[in-house]
Amino acid sequence: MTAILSAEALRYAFPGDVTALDGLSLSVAAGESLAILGPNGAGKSTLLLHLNGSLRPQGGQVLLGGAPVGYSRKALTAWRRRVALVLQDADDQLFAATVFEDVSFGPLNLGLSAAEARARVEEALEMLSISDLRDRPTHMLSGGQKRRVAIAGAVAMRPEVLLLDEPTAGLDEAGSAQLIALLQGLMARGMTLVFSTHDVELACALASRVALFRAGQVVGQGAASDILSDRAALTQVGLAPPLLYDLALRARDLGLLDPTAALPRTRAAFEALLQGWAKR
Ligand SMILES: Nc1ncnc2c1ncn2[C@@H]1O[C@H](COP(=O)(O)OP(=O)(O)OP(=O)(O)O)[C@@H](O)[C@H]1O
Repeated sequence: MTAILSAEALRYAFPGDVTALDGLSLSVAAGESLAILGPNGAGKSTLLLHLNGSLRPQGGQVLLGGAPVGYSRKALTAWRRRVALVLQDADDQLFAATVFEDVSFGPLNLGLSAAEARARVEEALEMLSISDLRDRPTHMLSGGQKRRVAIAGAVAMRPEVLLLDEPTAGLDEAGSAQLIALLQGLMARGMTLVFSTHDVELACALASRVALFRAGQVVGQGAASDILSDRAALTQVGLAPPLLYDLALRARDLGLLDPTAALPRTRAAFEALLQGWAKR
């Protein structure tokens, strides 16, 4: 595995001696979609803030493309061009008057020509399906629209890695489904994603790999299909398998499903299983 971004033995405590990262190590491979999965307070947001240099570790180090990162202004600017972070609350991220201006901010700051910046903005708006919102005031958008504008602003930088903190938090079912489809589209274009969540269904829909977090440490990691169907591993972080896996595991326990058969990850795959059982 070629690590594009990695954390080695990171330690970080907030004032008051609140340990957020407790010797945490993790690598991100190019082209993968990594879910940082764990309960509230496990250290997920703190890790993401370290992965784009917004926080500096008190112990350990972050490596980008295999080399330790620097924290000078110049080094941080170069780093954030390659690794973009989308915050959980879009209101913390959006500040320009209109959607177009907001998404333009990053590309213009890169020193690109107006024409090149515009092309990148158009592309990002298109990728997030918000071209029609381009002239709208950012403060008059819905939560889901704001989230997409914030992601477009990050995508317009053409980063190598996109970090997303709880990308579907606060969205309704339709808004979540739409955002998941858009993020799947970014993955299909080869974007490397790292996202934090406590939602096993989101991890199931979007992750190729999952790292389980608890108390500032990684307590398990592996292919999404392995981790998300591992009841014991999920239980140690207070979670249970996603619904489809849970039902399929139950079917396996009842002898309905061959123990070596792959578990269904989508509704369509589960439906195919049901059709097979109906024919028996
Ligand atoms: N600004 C802060 N000041 C003090 N303590 C903080 C601060 N931010 C986070 N913490 C603490 O650090 C620990 C890790 O928090 P973090 O936000 O990284 O967890 P998380 O896994 O992202 O949680 P959530 O799912 O609730 O967003 C928690 O104990 C939290 O209370």
